[in-house]
Amino acid sequence: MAASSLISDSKEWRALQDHVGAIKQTQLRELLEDDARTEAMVREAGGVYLDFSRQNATPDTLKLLLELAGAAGVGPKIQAMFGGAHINSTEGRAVLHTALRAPRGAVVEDGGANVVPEVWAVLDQIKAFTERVRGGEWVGVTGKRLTSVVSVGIGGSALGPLFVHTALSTEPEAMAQAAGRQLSFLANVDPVDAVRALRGLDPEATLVVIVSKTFTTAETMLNARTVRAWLTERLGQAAVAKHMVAVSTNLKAVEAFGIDPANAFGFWDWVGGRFSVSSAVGMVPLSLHYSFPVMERFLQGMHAMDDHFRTAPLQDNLPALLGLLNIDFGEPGTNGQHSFYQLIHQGRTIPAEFIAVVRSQQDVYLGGEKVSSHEELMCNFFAQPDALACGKDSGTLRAEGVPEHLVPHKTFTGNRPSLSILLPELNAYTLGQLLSMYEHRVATSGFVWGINSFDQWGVELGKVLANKVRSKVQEARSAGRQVSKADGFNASTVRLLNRFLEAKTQPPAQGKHTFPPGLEL
Ligand SMILES: O=P(O)(O)OC[C@H]1O[C@H](O)[C@H](O)[C@@H](O)[C@@H]1O
Repeated sequence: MAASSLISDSKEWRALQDHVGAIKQTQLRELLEDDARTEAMVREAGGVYLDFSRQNATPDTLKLLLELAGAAGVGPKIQAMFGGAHINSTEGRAVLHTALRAPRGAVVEDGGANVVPEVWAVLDQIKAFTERVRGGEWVGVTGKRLTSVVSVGIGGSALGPLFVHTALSTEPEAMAQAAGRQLSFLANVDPVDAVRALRGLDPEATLVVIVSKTFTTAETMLNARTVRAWLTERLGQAAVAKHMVAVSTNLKAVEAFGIDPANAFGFWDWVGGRFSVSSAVGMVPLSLHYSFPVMERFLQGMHAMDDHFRTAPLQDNLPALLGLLNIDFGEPGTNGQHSFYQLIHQGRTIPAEFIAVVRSQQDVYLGGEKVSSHEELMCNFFAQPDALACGKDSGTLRAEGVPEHLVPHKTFTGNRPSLSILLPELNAYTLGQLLSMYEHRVATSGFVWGINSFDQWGVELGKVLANKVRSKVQEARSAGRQVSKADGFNASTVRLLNRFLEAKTQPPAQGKHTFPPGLEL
């Protein structure tokens, strides 16, 4: 296929479209009776078990999808990504987040230079710094140990680390390493979030990590100034040197903010914000909390999945298969079952994904119960995909002895696709595998559709528009006037802005700030 043409114009795409009619004739309930088909739709790599037999697909579909991947050049695009080609074409950059977890001796080149030694220089710096803080060698200005960490950052500079934090917070070894420590994240610019992140913390024992690839993101910089004021008004200006460190690619801006560049951890423009969890973005706050060795295992898990993505043939390649098969939709535990599952059972077809572990981080087995609490959760992991796939009519349910009040009035037709992923357990290593698998899955979908998964012009436009709103709000308020269409807003925004400005009868006094209850001096 020519590079410039759309994948939807290819004969492989049309072949898939022609195949849709045949798939519409199938019922998952019947497809699941075919053992050979199920066997053909299960894969395993590095202990990660992927079952996509509940997809509206047959081995023929898989063959057609793989032909589509071939036509879209997925294989060569994977190699180009790992090889440091500038596949982020709109920004003229390489896409090398995989180099962030490459082993020390590996060679990954960007523009002819091996980036791995730089990666490890920063990792060594992170290890040394986090060990000093955790060991009580690096203390706050009043001599107290820094046992609380607040990570200030947004988007890719918060979500990945927060996800890892949530997943590891109950894992026995990580938990033991985090004993006596606290980690919180401040992302949103809503002042309520600053209160939530700082409330109850002792500034003398708090270390703040400002995480921003660009060090210009408006929300993060305002939150950084807020937290700096919270620290310095209690501990004096000297607190910045001991209580604030930064993670950024823009070390000049870090210095201009007042943080010593010696206390900054760098990364590179070949790491997209949304792919930055394995850079200092995640490694600094999470190593402070869980220790560097735990987080190193996270990197090793990611690397194992990277290697699989790079080397496995597409028909056995977990992230590539996920990228060819559909979309993410989810919620932890059985929470979804008690909220939006009704929608996926009865509404428009939404492909769902179920991810579970064989061994729970924290199982509970109450005496007299039939199964342990984790097994109870797992019963749902096994049952819901079949309920979605196979459905059941009310007659059969009655015949099976289901109490009348639980028998639905309607027949559930089923035929709702899902896929199931089973991991041996959730620890730093397997979490790394899982995250890397999803990173590469997104890349694969982008490779097929011809979408650059590594730039973000829509988001950038939103940031530009927010800057305009900020300056017009300030201008209108200081001139005591309303905003108007002459300010460059449409009628809806003019009305919304004026309503907001009129309701805020007391603009904040210039040059003065107040901390809300709970954070006041
Ligand atoms: O890390 P920063 O430069 O502060 O950017 C924070 C976030 O900004 C945008 O929303 C991007 O879409 C994200 O990818 C990025 O992570």
